[in-house]
Amino acid sequence: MTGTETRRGAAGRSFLAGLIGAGIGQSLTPPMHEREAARLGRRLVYRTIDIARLGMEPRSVGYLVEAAARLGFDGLNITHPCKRLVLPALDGLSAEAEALGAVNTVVFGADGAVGHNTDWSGFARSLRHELPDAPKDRVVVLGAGGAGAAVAYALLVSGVRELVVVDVDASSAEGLAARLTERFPGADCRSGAPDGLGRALAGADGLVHATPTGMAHHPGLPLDPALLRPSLWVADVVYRPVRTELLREASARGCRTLNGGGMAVFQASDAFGLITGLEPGAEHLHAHFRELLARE
Ligand SMILES: NC(=O)c1ccc[n+]([C@@H]2O[C@H](COP(=O)([O-])OP(=O)(O)OC[C@H]3O[C@@H](n4cnc5c(N)ncnc54)[C@H](O)[C@@H]3O)[C@@H](O)[C@H]2O)c1
Ligand SMILES: O=C(O)[C@]1(O)C[C@@H](O)[C@@H](O)[C@H](O)C1
Repeated sequence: MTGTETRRGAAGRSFLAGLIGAGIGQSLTPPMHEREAARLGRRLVYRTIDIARLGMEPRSVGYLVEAAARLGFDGLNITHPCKRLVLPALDGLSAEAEALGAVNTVVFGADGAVGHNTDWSGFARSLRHELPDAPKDRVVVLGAGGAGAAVAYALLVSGVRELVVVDVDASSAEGLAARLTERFPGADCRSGAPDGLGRALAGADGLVHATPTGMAHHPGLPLDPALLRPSLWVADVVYRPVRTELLREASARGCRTLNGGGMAVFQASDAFGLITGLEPGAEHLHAHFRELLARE
């Protein structure tokens, strides 16, 4: 997007957006969007549509997307457990959302409801922003769910040549490695079992953790910290808390680290641009994020 506002973001227009998912009451994405719109002198109302609180099944996301379009929403974010389930309700997909088979942003416009994925671009931007000079030839991704798939895609787009995906669920890791191999035939993408994590990490430049371990309601470490050596950079996608037990252990062992806050901010930044047609200021979104965290 350029500095010029598109028609979607034409002066005077206000915006209506929402987040559909389960257990999203504490999400910082709604206030990030609202604050950034206010900073730009615009009105944006962003609502959480929590299927758990509404007593709805995850598959009802299709019904909710259709209702949001009829009610005049400009766009939506979609989160766990609906990122894949939403696909049949959409009229089109960006190339990346199609490749990932997952959508976290829906834009309503002349082409109907179009799905995008800003999780992958959010992680790619965060990595570029915070670890621009880190070696990225060989990387291990721990967790082959929605976040792991987005991160793996971002890493391969960013030039990673060897990627190992590890998950307790072998079929998830194998499936993701196979899809990535098809999409990035020039790269070496493999799956690995958790008991082979030490071997995979021994030859790696970096590790990205993409399981829910370390979240406030799911504390702990996803691996034996003795596997972390100073030359390995360690990224976590978990951002509640921002400083996870894994990142604390990694820093203590001399590793460079990247927390999940950058991914959270940049996915919101990219979604905000798509939904409103306005150009967000990434540094301002970072500031909103820091202020919101400090309030807690
Ligand atoms: N920072 C961000 O912007 C951002 C964006 C999306 C998701 N997330 C976070 O990413 C995390 C994962 O979310 P998700 O949607 O991918 O979840 P998911 O349930 O889709 O996938 C999690 C995967 O991790 C695997 N797993 C669980 N424990 C494991 C372990 N100890 N070792 C190996 N594999 C293990 C599971 O089998 C599953 O495949 C959550 O904490 C979520 O909040 C952050
Ligand atoms: O911040 C959150 O709560 C999110 O749910 C995180 C991640 O799932 C994003 O893809 C969503 O857009 C927002």
